[in-house]
Amino acid sequence: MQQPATPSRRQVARCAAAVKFAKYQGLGNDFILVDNRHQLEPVVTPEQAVKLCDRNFGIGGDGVIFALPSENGTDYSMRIFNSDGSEPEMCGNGIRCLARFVAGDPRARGAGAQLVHTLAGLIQPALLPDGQVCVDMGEPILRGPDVPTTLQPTQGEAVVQQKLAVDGKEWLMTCVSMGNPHAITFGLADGSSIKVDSIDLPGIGPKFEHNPVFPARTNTEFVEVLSRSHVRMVVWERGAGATLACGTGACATVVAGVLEGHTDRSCQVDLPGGPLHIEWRESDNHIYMTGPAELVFAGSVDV
Ligand SMILES: N[C@H](CCC[C@H](N)C(=O)O)C(=O)O
Repeated sequence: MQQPATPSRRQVARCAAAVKFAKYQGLGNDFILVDNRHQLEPVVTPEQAVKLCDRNFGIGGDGVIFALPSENGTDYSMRIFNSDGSEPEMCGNGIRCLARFVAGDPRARGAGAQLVHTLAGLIQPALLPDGQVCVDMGEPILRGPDVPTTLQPTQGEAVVQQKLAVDGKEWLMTCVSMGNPHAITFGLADGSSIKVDSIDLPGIGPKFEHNPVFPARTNTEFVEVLSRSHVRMVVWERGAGATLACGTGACATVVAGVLEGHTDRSCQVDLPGGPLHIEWRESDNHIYMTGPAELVFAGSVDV
């Protein structure tokens, strides 16, 4: 029987490339981080990202995040592939992780502010002495291409409490973009409020995410108000499903909370993975998100 031809070194090289990565998590929203600053093109394709994010057959994660070469005088650029291979504009928990990863030392302290180019615009994370990261997330977008036309604001403000029928119920929605789309609900049209423990995320999340009213799909946040400065939130993420935390979602939640009159501009958002502090600063209209970002392990993987 003829033996199979031995693949040449070039053929083997084309078959698999070893990619160094670091696994980080921000309140349990976990990512595979890759230092890709040597070239513009991500070294992992969206299809490969899906495999790497698989929690049984891969490393496991909610997405793959790349530090890319700087653009327009920034320190670096960021891109992210969700675990379904789609590419969102921004990731709040992810940029906190990337800021510490790029700082070079998972125990990096107080390394000052970085300026990051993202599809959502310029974002400024700053490492704090206590190991947390405070991120200037820029301004919320209250009307934009990813805010549903039927839910577009009427008087220049965010659409507040528009009704949306999903799963036989009429939900009161406010849509806010952080560069990526978010649909936030505090309750139903019948006046009943949300109890996050009663939300069946796998059952209802996809019915919002893939609802035709959302031109770019959507992340959906279900919010329970504990006080004007404290809410609980669970999230069904676009392209990732139920995650333990969503940074952009927490920012959008506070904007919606202020616009609907539920919360103050400085608010703690409790997620299943832990709390984030969010401030929608009146002086500059920017949103500031503060929370942790931790290294889990580093490694190398063939893609
Ligand atoms: N799934 C999101 C991207 C990740 C956002 C989230 N993990 C965060 O921390 O902001 C989207 O498709 O818009």
